[in-house]
Amino acid sequence: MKPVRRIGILGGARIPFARQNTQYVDASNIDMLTAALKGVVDRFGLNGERLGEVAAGAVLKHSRDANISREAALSSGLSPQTPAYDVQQACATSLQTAVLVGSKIALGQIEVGIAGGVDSASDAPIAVNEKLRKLILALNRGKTTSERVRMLMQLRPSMLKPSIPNVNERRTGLSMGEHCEQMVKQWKISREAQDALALASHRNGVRAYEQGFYDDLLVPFGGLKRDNNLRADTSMEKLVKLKPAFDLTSGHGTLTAGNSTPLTDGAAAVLLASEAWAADRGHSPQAWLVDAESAAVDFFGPKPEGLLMAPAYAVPRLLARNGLTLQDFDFYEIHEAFAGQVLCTLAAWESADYCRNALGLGAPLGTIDRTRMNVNGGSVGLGHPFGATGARILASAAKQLSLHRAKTGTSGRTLISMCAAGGLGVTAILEG
Ligand SMILES: CC(=O)CC(=O)SCCNC(=O)CCNC(=O)[C@H](O)C(C)(C)COP(=O)(O)OP(=O)(O)OC[C@H]1O[C@@H](n2cnc3c(N)ncnc32)[C@H](O)[C@@H]1OP(=O)(O)O
Repeated sequence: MKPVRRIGILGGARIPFARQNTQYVDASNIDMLTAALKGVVDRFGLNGERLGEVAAGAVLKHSRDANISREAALSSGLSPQTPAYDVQQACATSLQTAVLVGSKIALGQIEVGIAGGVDSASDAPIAVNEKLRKLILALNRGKTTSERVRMLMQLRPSMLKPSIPNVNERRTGLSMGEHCEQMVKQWKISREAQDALALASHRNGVRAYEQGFYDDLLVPFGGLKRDNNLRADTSMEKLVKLKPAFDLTSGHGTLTAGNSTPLTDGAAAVLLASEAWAADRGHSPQAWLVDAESAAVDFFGPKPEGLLMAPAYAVPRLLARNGLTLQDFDFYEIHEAFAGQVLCTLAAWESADYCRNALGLGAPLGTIDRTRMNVNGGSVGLGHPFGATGARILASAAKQLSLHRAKTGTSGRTLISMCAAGGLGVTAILEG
C-alpha cells in the first residue's frame, strides 16, 4: 500500500457572480467555466500543462452539454491531454469534485488537478414536452414521406408547451424554499434571526471587498468586476419590509428574497496538488484538505427529516473521525442556501434532544462563535450559482487560512458545511 498523501489547496479563481438575467444572460456554462479555469491556469502558469484531471459540473445543463468540464478544459489553455469529467451533486457539486480530485492526489494516482463548478440560471435548459419528444423521435424513424405526414397530423398545439426546469424536489413537488419554510417552522426560527444572518452575509462580503480579499480570487468576466448581488445599502429596516417569497398563504411565511439566495450565474475553480508537486513548482499550499464526509436524509418517508439537514448528520461523523469538537475551528463556512437553513443546522447542533435522538450522540455538539462564520460573505450576499458555490467556498476558506497564518504565525482550521437538494450534504475540514 502506498501511503496516503496530503492534499494541498494552492488557490482558486472565480468569475464575479451575477444575478439571473443580468450581465451573463448570453454566457453559457462552458463560457463561464472556461473563464474560471483560465483564471487558475493564468494564476499558476499552467498554460500548455497536462494536469492529472479536471473535475467540474453544473446542476442545470443542456442535453447538448455532455461533458462541460472537457470542453472548458480544452479552451482553458491546459494541454488537450488533460482528462476531464462532469459531476453533479446539486449545490455540493464543486466541493465534491474537490474531494474526488483530492482523493486521487492522496492515493498517489495523480499529482495535480482542478476542481470546479458552474451554473447558469439565465441559460437554464428548456426542453420540449414529453408528447412532442416522442413524436419527434417517431418522425425520425419514419420510413416514407406519407408515414411522416401521418405522424405530423398528430401534432396538437398543447404539445408545443415547453418543459421549464425548476428546483423542485421530484419526490415532494416542493421547491427548496417551500421545504426550508417547513424546516424553520419546525425549529421555530424567527424572521428577525433570518434577516440578521442575511444582513451579516452582505456586510461580511462588502467588508471583504473593501479589504481587497477578493482581488486575486476574481477574474473579470462579462463586464463585471464584483458580485452584483452584494448590497452595501441593505439594512434590517429594508429586510423586514420584504414579503414572504415561498409561503404566500399561511400568513406565517418568513423566507423572503432578502434572506434567501438569489438565482445566480457564475463559475469557480480551485487548484489541488500533492506536496511534492507544489514544492517542485515553488508554490506553498494555502491550506490542506484534511477530510470530508457526506450524508443524506430521508425527507419524504413517514417521519421526514428537513430536506436541507444532511450536514447536521455529516459533521458529527467528521468530527468523531478526526477527534475534534465543533468548537475546535477558527472559521466556519456554512453554505447559506437560505439564512433559515443555516439557523436550523446550528439549532440542531445545540439541541440535546436532537443530538441524542436523531444524531445518536451522548451530548449536544454545542454552539459556534458566529463571528467566525462566513467571514468573507455567504451565499445569500454573494449569490449562489449552484455548481460553483463549493469551489467559491473552498478558495475563500483556503485564502482565509493563509491570511490567518500570516497574521498569527499559527495554523488554523475551517469547517465547511454544504446542504444540497435531494436531502444531501457534504462537509469538509481544511487546515493551514
Ligand atoms: C439547490 C441545492 O442543492 C441546495 C440549495 O442551495 S437550495 C437553494 C437553492 N436556491 C433557490 O431555491 C433560490 C431561491 N431564490 C429564489 O427563488 C428567488 O430569488 C426568490 C423567489 C427568493 C426571489 O425572487 P424575486 O422576487 O425575483 O427577487 P427580487 O426581485 O430580486 O427581489 C424582490 C425584492 O426584494 C428586494 N431585495 C432583495 N434582497 C434585498 C436586500 N438584501 N435588501 C433590500 N431589498 C432586497 C429586491 O430589491 C426586490 O425589490 P423590488 O421588488 O422593489 O425590486
